[in-house]
Amino acid sequence: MSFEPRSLPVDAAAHAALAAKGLDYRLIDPADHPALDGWLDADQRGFHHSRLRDVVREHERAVMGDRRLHGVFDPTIPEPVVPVATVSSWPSGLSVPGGRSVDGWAVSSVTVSPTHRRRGIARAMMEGELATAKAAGAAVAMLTATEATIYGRYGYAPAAKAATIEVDRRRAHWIGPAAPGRVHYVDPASLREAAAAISRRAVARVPGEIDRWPGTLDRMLGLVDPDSEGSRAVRALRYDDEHGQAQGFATFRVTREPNEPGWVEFDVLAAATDDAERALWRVLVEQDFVSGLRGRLRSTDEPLEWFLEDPRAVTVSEVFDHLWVRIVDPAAALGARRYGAAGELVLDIDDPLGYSAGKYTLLASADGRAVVHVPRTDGADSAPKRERARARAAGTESGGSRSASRSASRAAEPRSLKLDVRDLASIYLGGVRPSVLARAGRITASTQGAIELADRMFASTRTPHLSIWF
Ligand SMILES: CC(=O)SCCNC(=O)CCNC(=O)[C@H](O)C(C)(C)COP(=O)(O)OP(=O)(O)OC[C@H]1O[C@@H](n2cnc3c(N)ncnc32)[C@H](O)[C@@H]1OP(=O)(O)O
Repeated sequence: MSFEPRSLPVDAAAHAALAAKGLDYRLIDPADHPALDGWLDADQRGFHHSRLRDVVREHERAVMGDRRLHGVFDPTIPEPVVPVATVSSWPSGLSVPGGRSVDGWAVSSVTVSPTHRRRGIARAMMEGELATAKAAGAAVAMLTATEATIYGRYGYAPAAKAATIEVDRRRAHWIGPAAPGRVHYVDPASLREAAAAISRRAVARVPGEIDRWPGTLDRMLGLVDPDSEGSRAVRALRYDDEHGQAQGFATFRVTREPNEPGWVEFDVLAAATDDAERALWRVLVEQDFVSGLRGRLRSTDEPLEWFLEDPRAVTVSEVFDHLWVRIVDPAAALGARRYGAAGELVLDIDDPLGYSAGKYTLLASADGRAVVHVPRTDGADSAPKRERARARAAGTESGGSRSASRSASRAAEPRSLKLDVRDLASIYLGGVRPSVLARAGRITASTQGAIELADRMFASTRTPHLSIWF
């Protein structure tokens, strides 16, 4: 999605809601450094971070210059240049099953000063962001959350989990196959270009990952504040395949007390191939003079334990909801991913905020492609002729199999589900089976067999996962 983040006006409803409270909701011009610095200071304070050092402020100015920044200003406070609330957003791809990407709207930096909390400021900003996401042409909005109780009311729901993985070095005896290429230590700065190219390919392989921006790669490589203690500790590994092509990288640091073995704390393992993933894991876990390795924001479905003789060397903990998704355009969102099985499914979506409400017919062919019938707003039945729909389900448009055609045409009525927009977000990437949400009493089948079909259709080959905060 090509989009200039400040080309859309401030959302009028959010502006009016905040103006009624005596507050001014406006966009920050990143070229206006005093305004941008006030916004950055409010954002830091809102997340209980320290004041920015100059070198980090420079970095933040550059990163935020590419985003849409809103501040809420209270003219009655002693330092009115510092907003009492902040939010940032930008268009970004979100990886979906089938190695594809959907147009997303990333939302971050949501803070409200404790002096102005619980007056509806966050609600105005969040509703404004949804309207802007829709106006920008995004199919989904997405965020990572400090607390799991904030965003459900706006239609967001957990869509991809992350976990902490620890490996006990003494038990980590490698039995996995060797990779054909080699892993090298490299200067983190030398990875700047390769990291962007590798990350693009690594992100595309995993549903739930979002596009990386240059600033986040610089952070991973310790280049933002290179003289700081944390940055100087960063070590970088690169995997080159048997043809000498860079296919993966990892960064880590070893923390240790004097005369004690250390702990490998690793931040990033980005692999464009399975070989790269395996080779990097091996070097990370096979270090000497360390007690173990800890990786945060890892997948709940890592292959690691299958590489080791003793799978109990690996402990998975702190599993948590990490990526939150909000579907703002069901037809575009559902049409962007690939499906695990052919079928025709009617999704009767409830959405209190209106964006996604209605009955959508999802027609997936045997090759995983789908077309989505959008409900008409005039109430007339604009459903495609059943024959055409069946042809689509059979993959005629995309080369699907005849058996899919026969099974689709056997169905007398399409199978149908009732679900809330949040449940749609949770099943969207394949992170939870619809049958689990049915058992939880959240999704109901209007037609027999609908849940089972939804389980098969929404399945993802790869477990969704997001490995960064944003
Ligand atoms: C994507 C991100 O950036 S995640 C980061 C979120 N920000 C933080 O954690 C920083 C610290 N917290 C804050 O700055 C604020 O407390 C915020 C942003 C979470 C909430 O701001 P407020 O302006 O106080 O929220 P607001 O008054 O608009 O409340 C809206 C609704 O959310 C609820 N709510 C607000 N904060 C919370 C919370 N922390 N936990 C649960 N519910 C909350 C309110 O009760 C209200 O509910 P209702 O409208 O359904 O009755």
